[in-house]
Amino acid sequence: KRRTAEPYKIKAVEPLNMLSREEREEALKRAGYNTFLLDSKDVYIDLLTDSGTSAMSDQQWGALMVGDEAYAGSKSWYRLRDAVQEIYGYKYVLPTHQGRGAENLLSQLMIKEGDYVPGNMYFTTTRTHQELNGGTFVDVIIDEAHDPFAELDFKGNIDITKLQKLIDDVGADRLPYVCLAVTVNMAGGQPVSMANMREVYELCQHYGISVMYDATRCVENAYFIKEREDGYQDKTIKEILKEMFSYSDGCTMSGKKDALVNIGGFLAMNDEELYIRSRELVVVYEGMPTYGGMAGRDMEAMAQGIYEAADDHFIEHRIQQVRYLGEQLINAGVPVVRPIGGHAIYLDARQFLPHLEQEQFPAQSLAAALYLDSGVRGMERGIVSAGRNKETGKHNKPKLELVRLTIPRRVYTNNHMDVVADSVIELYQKRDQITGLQMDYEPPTLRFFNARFSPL
Ligand SMILES: CC1=C(O)/C(=C\N=C(/Cc2ccccc2)C(=O)O)C(COP(=O)(O)O)=CN1
Repeated sequence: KRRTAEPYKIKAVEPLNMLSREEREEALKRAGYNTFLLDSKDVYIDLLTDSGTSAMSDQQWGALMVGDEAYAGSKSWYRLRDAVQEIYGYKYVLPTHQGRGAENLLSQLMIKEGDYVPGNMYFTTTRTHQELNGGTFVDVIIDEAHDPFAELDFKGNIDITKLQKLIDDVGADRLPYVCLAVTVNMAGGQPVSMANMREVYELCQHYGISVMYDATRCVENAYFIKEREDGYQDKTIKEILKEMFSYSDGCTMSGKKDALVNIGGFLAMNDEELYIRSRELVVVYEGMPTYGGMAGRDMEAMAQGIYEAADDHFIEHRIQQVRYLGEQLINAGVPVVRPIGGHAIYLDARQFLPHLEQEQFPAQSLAAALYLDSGVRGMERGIVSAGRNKETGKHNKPKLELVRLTIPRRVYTNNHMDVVADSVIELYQKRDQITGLQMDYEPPTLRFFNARFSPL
């Protein structure tokens, strides 16, 4: 099979800073051994997140110059609306400054005190907005999603039995909508099958329950359907996306991922009454229904990015690059979440560092050790991110104690992936030398952003 390359060439470059080990040690101490607190200038290969870190195309940069900054009725707004209608298929669109802007609007519009919001595993901001509006998140993902080594094609699927049980237990009128994330970030970027989306939608329509997608990484999801689900091999990504969204009533979207922009998002829906109510609310939180927290130039860039992200060549390379890194680690025996997800490699810090108790923060320790070794920045997705139980005040102790190596879109080459792989593999070979951490400062909420640690 002939080897392939990026479906783009480089037009501008951003020189990278290369610190010495001593300089990295200093930077790490200044950051309290928390990779979130590292300064970008001190990071060599930044795999903290794929959110807002994509490279824009020359078409997107060019679109900035024609942004229409009219306060109302902006030309750029119509371009964004048309892009969403064409690629996502929804009737109505509300622009927002980013994904959680849309989550705020949706949660306020649809959730009332005492409601339950079932979903395929939680995401921090999504669940927070649901809870702020009196809702209780209920995890209805299949059991295997919580097992880092269960190899399934569609590990993000909803367990229909769990969803049916919740409907029977609390009644359909207490379920304003099902929040179906495509892909599932916290399970390791795992996709949902088209069959499961169809089945969830049919069940919910029967009970009059809406289905709202978290479409943040929907293009990765579409690629996995094309690759793994019968009947989709010959479909284009655009065709698969259209069918995916036909099994929902609307979506929240973080443009910072699959719309290839550094800021932006939207809330979309088919129900006119919900649209009219959301149009009033967007004025309170995001601006006008025709700019929603973005400048005209941002809407132009996002419209163009929506089309580019749905390109078959773009997403094939994106997925293959994540796989290229993951396979090197798997071949070296490094414990990573399987199957390899759509946007990141998740190191299993518990298997990587079995000599550390979870209270010694294995994932945080591994992320710090990785940065010290090579200047590569990952994100802790374990006990620190899980926070404390509101009632007992004790640490929530998640089964998944992971370090996420998140690959930005169109930014790094496979040579960078090789540098990351070499560093992780060498750490794995010396893993018994990695010590745990103690938490010296714990902020009252969302501690993973600002907590500070020191080596035990
Ligand atoms: C599935 C999903 C997401 O992954 C997502 C954002 N992800 C992020 C950014 C993030 C947010 C909070 C804590 C740490 C990192 C990611 O690093 O993974 C949002 C919010 O979108 P937003 O950032 O545009 O507000 C909604 N759904």
